[in-house]
Amino acid sequence: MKMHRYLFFIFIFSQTTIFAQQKLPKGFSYVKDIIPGINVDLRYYSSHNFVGKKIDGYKSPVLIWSTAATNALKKVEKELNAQGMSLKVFDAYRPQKAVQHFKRWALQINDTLSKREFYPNLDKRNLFKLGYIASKSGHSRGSTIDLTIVTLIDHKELDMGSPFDFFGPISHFDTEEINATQKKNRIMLKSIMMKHGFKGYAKEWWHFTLIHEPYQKTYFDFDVY
Ligand SMILES: C[C@@H](N)C(=O)N[C@H](C)C(=O)O
Ligand SMILES: [Zn+2]
Repeated sequence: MKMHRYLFFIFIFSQTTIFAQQKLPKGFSYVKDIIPGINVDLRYYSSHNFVGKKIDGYKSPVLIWSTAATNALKKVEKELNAQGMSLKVFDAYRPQKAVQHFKRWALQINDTLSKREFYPNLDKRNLFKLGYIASKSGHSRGSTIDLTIVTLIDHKELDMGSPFDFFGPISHFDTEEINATQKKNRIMLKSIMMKHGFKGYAKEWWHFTLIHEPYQKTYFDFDVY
């Protein structure tokens, strides 16, 4: 009898788990299904981001991305693993409603909750103009990603000279404000991404887009869950 009850709960739990994930649009995948070992810290699902609050459209801490880009990233992860390193992703597919949230936030000048950590030297109204946030983002096309490298053993981030989403010249790939090790780490990340078909972004060392992205003109808005 007890066993039956146990099996019943296992069945209910597994069904709930299945129903908690959506059927993704064609050409999209859950990244963890393809790259199980990848590290994820989905910042816009949390309040640890430049807005200081959870962002619209991020309904669960799962990473969704185009299958084409994910397959290319799998090769990056494999190569890094062989060298005792791994990838850590901060954002991948981003619904357009999240971008709308960023836009509304940028106009609320009295809300400076996360200014000190993410944009201490800039006026938030200029973040779009300066290219740190896009109103039509590659992330919403499903093949752009924000990521860094961590050690395989203890998941420690390599020193890139500035943290993810720190908006300012020190995050520009070519800045002279960083030391030789930080420069070497940025070059390692960019080189391995380029080798597998991605291009970087001059103003943010962590931001990459698949060159042959499958959806070049479509800005998706389905939720992340
Ligand atoms: C907001 C930041 N993580 C980012 O992704 N910026 C680029 C420019 C974008 O919004 O596409
Ligand atoms: Zn980005």
